[in-house]
Amino acid sequence: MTRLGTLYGLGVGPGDPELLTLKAARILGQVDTVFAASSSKNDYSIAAAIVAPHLPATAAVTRLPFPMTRDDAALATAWAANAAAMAAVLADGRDAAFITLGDPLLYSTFGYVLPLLRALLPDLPVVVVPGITSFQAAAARTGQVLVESGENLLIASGVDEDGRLRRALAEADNAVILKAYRSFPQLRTMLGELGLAQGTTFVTRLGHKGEAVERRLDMAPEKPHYLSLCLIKRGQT
Ligand SMILES: C[C@@]1(CC(=O)O)C2=NC(=C\c3[nH]c(c(CCC(=O)O)c3CC(=O)O)Cc3[nH]c(c(CC(=O)O)c3CCC(=O)O)/C=C3\N/C(=C\2)[C@@H](CCC(=O)O)[C@]3(C)CC(=O)O)/[C@H]1CCC(=O)O
Ligand SMILES: C[S@@+](CC[C@H](N)C(=O)[O-])C[C@H]1O[C@@H](n2cnc3c(N)ncnc32)[C@H](O)[C@@H]1O
Repeated sequence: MTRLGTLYGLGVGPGDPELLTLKAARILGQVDTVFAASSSKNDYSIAAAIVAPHLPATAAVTRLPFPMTRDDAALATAWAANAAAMAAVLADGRDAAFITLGDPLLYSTFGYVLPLLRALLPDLPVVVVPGITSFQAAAARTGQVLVESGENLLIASGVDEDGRLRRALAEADNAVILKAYRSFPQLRTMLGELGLAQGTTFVTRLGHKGEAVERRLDMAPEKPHYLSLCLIKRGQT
């Protein structure tokens, strides 16, 4: 029986190719195949663009289309097809890297294909290489202390439809809100009502064309780009 290849889940950081780990860069140079998740709504992989300077000239990136929708049936179909495409390579004994924006275990497509692959290939060797998350890089960019001493840090999604985010923010010392693009006007109003507007920094497209940091929440765009987040520190006036 052919030995299974190894699957590497590689975090590539939020944008700046220098924020890739040495380990991820080394593995990119060694694997047989590089898979990149990309939105099936466009023809582009952000993660593939980030790793481009680190890829050997001969390496090709295979894009796996993810629908980027909340339609469960469409998601299940795409995840199954993508897992099958990866399994075919790994079952043939070839090593493969799955590259993903930021960290592969934080709001990541990798988190959806991994259990499917484990079901298809129970003995699959998997190595996950952490990536610098968007909010860590945003804190570094703005020089903001995320959390200290006995404080807690909430990591939340701005895609919130049942009031859970408001309740969590009311309790949190500090917070980061990813996916801040969606319903941003409502998010902005809520942060104002909770007394958190002054302590919020809006960061968009970090490490990409169009990068911007906005310390005044009222100056942030009504319809931000998908790559937007908020850093929130309680007690700022
Ligand atoms: C439904 C929706 C809401 C939501 O975020 O929950 C959603 N993505 C939306 C939009 C969107 N996403 C992306 C763009 C292109 C931006 C551009 O290109 O400029 C756009 C904008 C667009 O398409 O218009 C790119 C992207 N998305 C993820 C990564 C990281 C990665 O690779 O893993 C990358 C970088 C990939 C790369 O490297 O290129 C990851 C995730 N996105 C998911 C869902 C989950 C997987 C769903 C699946 O399996 O299909 C997951 C894992 C998050 C999770 O589940 O936590 C929302 C629908 C619109 C809406 O309703 O508002
Ligand atoms: C699907 S999550 C991916 C998170 C990623 N795995 C990480 O470790 O940061 C996408 C969200 O991450 C944030 N994000 C990712 N890259 C970003 C960037 N370069 N600039 C600003 N926000 C970013 C945004 O909030 C975006 O909506």
